[in-house]
Amino acid sequence: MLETSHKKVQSILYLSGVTKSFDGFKAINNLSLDIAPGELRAIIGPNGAGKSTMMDIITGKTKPDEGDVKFKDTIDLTRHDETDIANMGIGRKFQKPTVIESLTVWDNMELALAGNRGIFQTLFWKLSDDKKLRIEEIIKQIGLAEKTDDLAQNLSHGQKQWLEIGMLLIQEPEVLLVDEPAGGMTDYETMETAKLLKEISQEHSVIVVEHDMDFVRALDCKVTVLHEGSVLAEGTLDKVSSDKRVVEVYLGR
Ligand SMILES: Nc1ncnc2c1ncn2[C@@H]1O[C@H](COP(=O)(O)OP(=O)(O)OP(=O)(O)O)[C@@H](O)[C@H]1O
Repeated sequence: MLETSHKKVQSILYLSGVTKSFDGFKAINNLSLDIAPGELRAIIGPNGAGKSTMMDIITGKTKPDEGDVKFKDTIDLTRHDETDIANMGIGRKFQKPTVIESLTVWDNMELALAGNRGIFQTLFWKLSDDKKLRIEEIIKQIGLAEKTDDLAQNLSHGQKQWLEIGMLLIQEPEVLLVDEPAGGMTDYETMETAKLLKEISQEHSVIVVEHDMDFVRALDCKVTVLHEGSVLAEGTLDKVSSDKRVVEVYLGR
């Protein structure tokens, strides 16, 4: 029956028994993680817990020594490289914004949409009305409608982070991995970012690594605490915050 070929995806990302050592040190140690389609998940944990390495494994930057890393239940991500994985719809936003400062907000978006077309092709590439509309919608969603024609260099740090999120969104990823977006933001920007990511998670799965607990609280989502490369606790922020082991290794510090 049709149902089998269109079976509902259970896990957008599924990691099981994942291990990665660097010079004999297990940065990731028997890690398991299950993210549902459309889920917003926060990942917290002390420095060196393995958060970045986990993101590197999902995006194909680092190959695990052991374990399963699956996208949409069946796609084995360990068999694909970084470019393939990005093209499959797993987008990553690093901590430092990488927008092009000398271009306007609009041009940065257009360039992101052009993706890996070469510069020459991009110059002669005409945007369809649909795409223009989509860029406009996203610029509005990231709160930069009034800054559309401003150079990126004139944006605040927070606005640059939003632009970069927009540049990922225009590529229509299924999963967004976001690394410490609140770092260096004002309180207002931090809360706006939480709102934006919550909104985005209505249409995409979003995984956010963050240290700022006010921000994590505002995300109001399931939290995974990593410690020494494995999951130490998982649940609501209230639940993990009352876990003695979490307080001991992280929150109490
Ligand atoms: N390429 C590498 N070579 C050697 N050791 C590495 C490498 N990448 C990560 N590590 C080590 O693995 C451990 C986990 O690092 P990782 O950066 O994943 O932690 P993290 O939770 O992201 O920390 P932070 O919160 O400080 O960003 C650390 O002890 C780190 O020194």
